[in-house]
Amino acid sequence: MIKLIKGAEIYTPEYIGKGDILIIGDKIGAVFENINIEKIPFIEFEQINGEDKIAAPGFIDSHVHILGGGGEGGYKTRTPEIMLSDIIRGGITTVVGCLGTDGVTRSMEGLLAKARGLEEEGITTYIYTGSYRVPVTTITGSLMKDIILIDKVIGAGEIALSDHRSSQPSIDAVTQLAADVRVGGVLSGKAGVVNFHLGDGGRMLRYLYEIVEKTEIPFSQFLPTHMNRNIKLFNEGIKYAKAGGYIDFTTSSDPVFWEEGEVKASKALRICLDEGVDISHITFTSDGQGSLPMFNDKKEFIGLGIGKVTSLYYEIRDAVIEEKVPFEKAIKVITSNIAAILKLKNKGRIDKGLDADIVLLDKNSLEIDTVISKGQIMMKDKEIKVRGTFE
Ligand SMILES: CC(C)C[C@H](NC(=O)C[C@H](N)C(=O)O)C(=O)O
Ligand SMILES: [Zn+2]
Ligand SMILES: [Zn+2]
Repeated sequence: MIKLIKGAEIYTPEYIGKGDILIIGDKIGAVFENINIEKIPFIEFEQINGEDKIAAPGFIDSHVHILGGGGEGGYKTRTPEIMLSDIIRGGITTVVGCLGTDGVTRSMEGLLAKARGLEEEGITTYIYTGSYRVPVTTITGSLMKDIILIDKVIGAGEIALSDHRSSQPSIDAVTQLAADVRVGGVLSGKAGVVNFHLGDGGRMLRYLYEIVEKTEIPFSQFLPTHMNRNIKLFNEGIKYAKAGGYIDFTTSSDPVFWEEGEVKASKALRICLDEGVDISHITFTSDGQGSLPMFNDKKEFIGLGIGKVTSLYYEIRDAVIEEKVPFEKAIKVITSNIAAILKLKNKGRIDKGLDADIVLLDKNSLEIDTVISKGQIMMKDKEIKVRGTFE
């Protein structure tokens, strides 16, 4: 099927002006200021009006508990698995699924099946092998085999550091894990990134600095998330990013967390830019369907929220509208930056030959209007067009 988006303001994510995007099947066929194909005899195509719209690459959320997560307050606090409609409403066309605290009642096999289900429903999915704990839970019994033999596995995560819920791994165990993920990635042409969960503990990024100092493993092997969860960790993250590391901010939150010192993701981006952090080292993820548990200072569970994938773009919009971050810059943290870090070759940009993952935003309100995933219209004029199997 051929589709032609006419007259949109195109952000590849770099702004290239007003133009047209030709979609052929599941790929972008051409991006040009003026594409006319109606004169081709017998051609059949669907025209999409891009006037007063911004065209951006489909959003990438690389940390979503697609199978559900939680459990930190007992069985009843296990969160539900994600539904396709939430992902589409968030403008998200690529998701990386992960397990969290509970790697026992949530299995890697279940995570892979859910990722395959979402792929069948029309979006692109990948997964991290593992959960909070080291040694990691795998599918094949070997971390390297998971990465080398299972196409959807692109790395390990979310591996907990500096958190009372971690397995309290030794530096050697974490180094071994990073080495296995790196070589698994090298042997399969994948990024082989370790997505680390940073908790509120005082050790913060100490292990990552030590691994880079003592071994041949580079900073680019790690993507530490929740780096905005408290001000101490946030400030450490700025230094870490300036030293060459990548930092990921969680967009799901609750005003209670902001009172307790969490840095709202949109503000975190603005402060990083003011501090001279290279924006290509910054990403956002939603922690969608993950639990947002609250513990008192005696580490007793006192309450729990659920992460929302729709927060991913809300925080970008807040960064642009409230924090005055230029759209062209802000949008990179959920498109080209994360695609480069995770080596998702066909993702994160609007370019000839790449997957036809495109979001159209209302130029004035910056609200999501249309979502196209692999050439299929999932939402149009703010209306969901493709429902999940049971929605
Ligand atoms: C960043 C904070 C607010 C949320 C964060 N969420 C997870 O790590 C996922 C969660 N534990 C799960 O397994 O579903 C946390 O718990 O620290
Ligand atoms: Zn986490
Ligand atoms: Zn998480």
